[in-house]
Amino acid sequence: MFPLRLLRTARRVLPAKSLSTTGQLTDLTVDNEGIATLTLQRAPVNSLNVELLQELTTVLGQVEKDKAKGLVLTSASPSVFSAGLDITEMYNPNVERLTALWTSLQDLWATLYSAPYPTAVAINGHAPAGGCMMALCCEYRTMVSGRYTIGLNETAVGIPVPEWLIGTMCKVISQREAEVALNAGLMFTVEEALKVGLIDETATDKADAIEKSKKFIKRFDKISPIAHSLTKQRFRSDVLQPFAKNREADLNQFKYVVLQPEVQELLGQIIQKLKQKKAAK
Ligand SMILES: CC/C=C\C/C=C\C/C=C\CC/C=C/CC(=O)SCCNC(=O)CCNC(=O)[C@H](O)C(C)(C)COP(=O)(O)OP(=O)(O)OC[C@H]1O[C@@H](n2cnc3c(N)ncnc32)[C@H](O)[C@@H]1OP(=O)(O)O
Repeated sequence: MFPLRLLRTARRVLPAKSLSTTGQLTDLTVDNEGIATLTLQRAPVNSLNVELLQELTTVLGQVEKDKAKGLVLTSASPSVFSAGLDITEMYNPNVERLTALWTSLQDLWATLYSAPYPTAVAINGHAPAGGCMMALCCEYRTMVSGRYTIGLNETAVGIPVPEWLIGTMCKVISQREAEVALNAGLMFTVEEALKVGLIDETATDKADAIEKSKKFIKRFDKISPIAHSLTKQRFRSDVLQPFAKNREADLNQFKYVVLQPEVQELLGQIIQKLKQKKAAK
């Protein structure tokens, strides 16, 4: 049984910045209405390595402990929300580190997906794979208009999408749209994402996206935290419960898949392509 995470007392409205912390890879600020903004700041593209994944989970724990009114997730990059898992962590990996990578990703997903406070994301750039995963965990998605893409392209990088991530996607867009996109690793433009419901609204820029995200959080001002958190977790329990039972098998499958020679070859080609792209800029 997935442990229920309830906010048992009212959320506090804290003075501006009273919870603010700046880790190496993230920045957390709290405004004077008690809304926390967590900014990814692992340059250049917020790729998720073990350290960033662990720091994010720790900071989310802090947001919960300090009873912020809600959370807005965003990125410090001008064009990338997050490039997903750090591909270099999966290429020719040290197996202990690969285990830590997947375990940390599982922890982040479970913590963000079951967060007892309202969550929104201001997607201010590209959001492939793990970037899309973080956005899907939030209750509301605003994306800055532009030539950005969002989606779960795991199959395109040789990685099968785990059941818990399929379940997360199917809670947001229709199963049909999800199946077509995930089987082929398709990415959505901002307009396409809006049309299928992968994002809730577009924004003109990051400030607008954050403002819209905060407006969503304020919808809960008059809602009891226990009523909100329990209802949210009931909606999500059919994805959370099986995940909690299958964590070990999920980890073993991930390691098995990533260590396959053909997946290693594909990851090597992707790293090479990214390098060539940069050289051509
Ligand atoms: C049952 C379980 C079994 C199996 C389960 C397996 C998997 C589970 C699946 C899902 C769970 C969630 C996790 C999913 C896996 C992933 O996340 S895989 C990562 C997929 N990501 C991508 O394919 C994105 C690749 N990057 C890009 O497309 C572009 O970089 C991007 C559009 C994001 C930005 O473009 P741009 O602004 O032009 O920047 P550059 O391309 O020039 O890149 C700048 C530098 O950043 C480096 N880089 C880019 N992406 C990554 C990355 N993902 N990891 C590491 N490094 C990256 C790039 O090489 C440049 O580096 P340099 O400056 O040259 O050193």
